[in-house]
Amino acid sequence: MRKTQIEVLKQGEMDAVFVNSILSAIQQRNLERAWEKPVLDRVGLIIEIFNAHAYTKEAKLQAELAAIMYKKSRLVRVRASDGRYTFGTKGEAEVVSARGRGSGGRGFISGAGETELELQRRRISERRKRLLAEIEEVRKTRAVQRAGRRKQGVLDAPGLATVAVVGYTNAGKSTLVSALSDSDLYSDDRLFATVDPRVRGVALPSGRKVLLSDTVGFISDLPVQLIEAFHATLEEVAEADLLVHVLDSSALNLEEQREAVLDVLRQIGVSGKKIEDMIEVWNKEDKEENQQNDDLSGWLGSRNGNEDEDDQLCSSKILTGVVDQKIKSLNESSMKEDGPDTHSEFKHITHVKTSAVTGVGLQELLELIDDKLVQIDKEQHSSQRVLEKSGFDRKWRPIQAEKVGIAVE
Ligand SMILES: Nc1nc2c(ncn2[C@@H]2O[C@H](COP(=O)(O)OP(=O)(O)OP(=O)(O)O)[C@@H](O)[C@H]2O)c(=O)[nH]1
Ligand SMILES: [Mg+2]
Repeated sequence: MRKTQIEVLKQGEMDAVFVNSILSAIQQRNLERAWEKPVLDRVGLIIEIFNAHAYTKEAKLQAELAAIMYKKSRLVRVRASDGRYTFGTKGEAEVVSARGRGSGGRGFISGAGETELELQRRRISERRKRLLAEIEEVRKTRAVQRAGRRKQGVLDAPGLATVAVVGYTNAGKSTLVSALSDSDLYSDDRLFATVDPRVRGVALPSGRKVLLSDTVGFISDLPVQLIEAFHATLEEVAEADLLVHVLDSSALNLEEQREAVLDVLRQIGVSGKKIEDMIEVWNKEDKEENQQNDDLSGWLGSRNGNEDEDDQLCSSKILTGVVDQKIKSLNESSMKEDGPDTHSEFKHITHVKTSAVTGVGLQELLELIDDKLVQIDKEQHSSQRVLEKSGFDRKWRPIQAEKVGIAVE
């Protein structure tokens, strides 16, 4: 870190210091020493929040995997003030475990055994393996459930399609899914209120039933550890028939949020066609346009990418792992002032303005989902027909030797 700015909110009550950049393990250790408080960088904070909001077994497994992978990357030895190498957050002296004594190192006498660092690394690797195996089980169960839903769809023609509601964290996804499905999903004005995908049945204006799936919120530069750990959950999104992208139209860094979501979708393997077919929902239209966005999500997104020039530091009170404190950026001047509709490049995207709170635009959104699914069905049928036709052709035509690379004498 070169230049740093520190904003300390309610220092007396502060349990941890949050730094909005990705710190190296050494930087983190030095700051913890200087401030005598745990320091969380961007990745650590996000993992902390995921952990706090994980209620189902699946979400807990995924959050733990992300946490241990993060912990592994933080395992360092540093030289303490007395010149000795120390280890651990409080700087405990390095210890030697019984494992490997006599067999490790170079011979019996010089065998250093296993250092605390190695021991921790081994424990993490073992735990990681177990977690991955358990997550794989979850993934399989999800695949079976999805197949079951599809099968049910075939029986209940015209089909039980899945519509995944995606978007930046705090955009209003859960509120929207609740409003559309007359059910109550947990929503809150905090980051990552939802970390488990929840599926709700909704009847469209045509009478067709679909499954709406509320998903985990995305964020700029979603840490790789989280994408990997939450693969099973994110698979729901990649496998959905249609995506509905919810945007908080009052967010000042709206373009950045949109891009961050598109980036994550690409990273998890969503096809370009599915992204093109996506419906955009410009939510929170009841809120005053371009109002100051004091959400932590906005702050995180807006500062993103400036770490080199001006590492932004701020603090947050962490209560039982949940960030309840809103953090304000020192300067939000770089925020865009335009609303979503002023960006001509996105004008071609099917969109609807909604308020999940007042209900404005919800009927229109359901109609759009209906229309899009009809369009997708048609496209699928026609590509199916093309496939069947080409299958028929292949059946009856003799193989042309030159096409399959057979040498002809
Ligand atoms: N004014 C207004 N507030 C909304 C609207 N939709 C959602 N909110 C509020 O925005 C906050 C976040 O809503 P959530 O539904 O939890 O957002 P989310 O996208 O599910 O968030 P994560 O699960 O954290 O990704 C809550 O305080 C909601 O009450 C809206 O249309 N208008
Ligand atoms: Mg949610």
